[in-house]
Amino acid sequence: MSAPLTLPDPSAPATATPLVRTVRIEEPVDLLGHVPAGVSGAWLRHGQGLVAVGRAWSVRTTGPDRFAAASAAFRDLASRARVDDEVRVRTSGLIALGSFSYAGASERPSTLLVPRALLGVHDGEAFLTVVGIDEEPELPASWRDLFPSSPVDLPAASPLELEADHTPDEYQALVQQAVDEIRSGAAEKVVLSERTSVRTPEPLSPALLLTRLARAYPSTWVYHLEDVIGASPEMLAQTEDGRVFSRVLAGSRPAADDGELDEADRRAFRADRKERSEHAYAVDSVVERLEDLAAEIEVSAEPFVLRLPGLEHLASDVSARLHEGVTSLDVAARLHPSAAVSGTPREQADEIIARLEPHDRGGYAAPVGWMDASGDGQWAIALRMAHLTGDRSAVLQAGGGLVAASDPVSEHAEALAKCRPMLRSLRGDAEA
Ligand SMILES: C=C(O[C@H]1C=CC=C(C(=O)O)[C@@H]1O)C(=O)O
Repeated sequence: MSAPLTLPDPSAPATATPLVRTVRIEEPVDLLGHVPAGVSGAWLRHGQGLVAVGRAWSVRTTGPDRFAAASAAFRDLASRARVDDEVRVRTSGLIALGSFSYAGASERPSTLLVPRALLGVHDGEAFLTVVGIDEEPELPASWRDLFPSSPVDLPAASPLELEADHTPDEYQALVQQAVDEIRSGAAEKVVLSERTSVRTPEPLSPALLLTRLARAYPSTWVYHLEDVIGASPEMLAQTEDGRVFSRVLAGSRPAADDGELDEADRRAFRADRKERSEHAYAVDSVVERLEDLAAEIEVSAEPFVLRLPGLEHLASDVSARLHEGVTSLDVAARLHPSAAVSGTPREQADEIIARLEPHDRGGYAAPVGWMDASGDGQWAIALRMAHLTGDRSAVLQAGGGLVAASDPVSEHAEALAKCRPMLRSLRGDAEA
């Protein structure tokens, strides 16, 4: 295995002292109306969260110890921080946004980044955080100077050009191969995914994509940092006041975009043996690994159905009391990759994935989120996402869990359905 590599931002020496100032914004702020064109990161849910501009400090890490190396660098920075925070809510003060890579062998570095400025809304309270490294951060005359209005949404332009890595037949053959390996005992569950390259007629605007995603999928965790952007329904590790929460999703079926659900249908979904086994592997993987870091683990008695536009998932909530000193990133590192995105057993599943998927997963299916100076934070799994690869190009990635009873045709349809949120936001229309 390669040694972990830590690449601090050259502009931030190891002795860098962050000077952080958070001030209250007295007027109500519509956060989604202030995602500026130059947004450097974001974390949004139910109209709240954080929008970032600029970069005060960052660390990039690679290798199997990428989480620990990034965590140590941020802890070191935070130990020198001088914070003047008049708001003192969960997301005020010194905050790092982060995006990790799926595999230790990935060429794509993982990043923790402290923005120059953050516009935040938490429980209806709005605030502005500014950060200087070794110098007092400058407060703008108005928060709007740093966070002008979001770009104006334009009507849908000409259609996107799409190209999947495989034809439908090829992808279904890969699914069949994974299912055959599962049936022969190589693994119990494997999560396979497909990439779709997209070319857009207009230059891509992360700000526009974020506001569209956050408006259309308000219950998901909408994220952006570096090259990743998306709307994840799955929370890997959220910590607060010594407790950890994780929402495990596995088992899916297509659903209507709106309208009432048929209760009988929903009961059948919850009772489906194949979906339940796929779900159970994911829950077990989280509970087993959480045992190293937490006590008093509680799991939803029965999976519930989480409804998203166009798709439903079986979901279980897991919560526990964290052992002293364990951070949100420690939990994310321990749980990643859960069997919702890799499989069971993990090593065998990851070996099959590396063999059947032609490309490095990059940031797909890896932790994305934020952390404060105490280590509390939220790390979602980067699903329903795209890698922004150029001015007019992005690569979408989505997949699904396979067990012995999986059917290649429906698995292919499921992977396509999971691309819809990104496709819709790229198109800027309701059709996908
Ligand atoms: C792997 C993905 O979804 C995971 C999360 C929810 C449901 C899943 C499933 O039913 O297969 C997957 O485990 C993806 O969105 O690319």
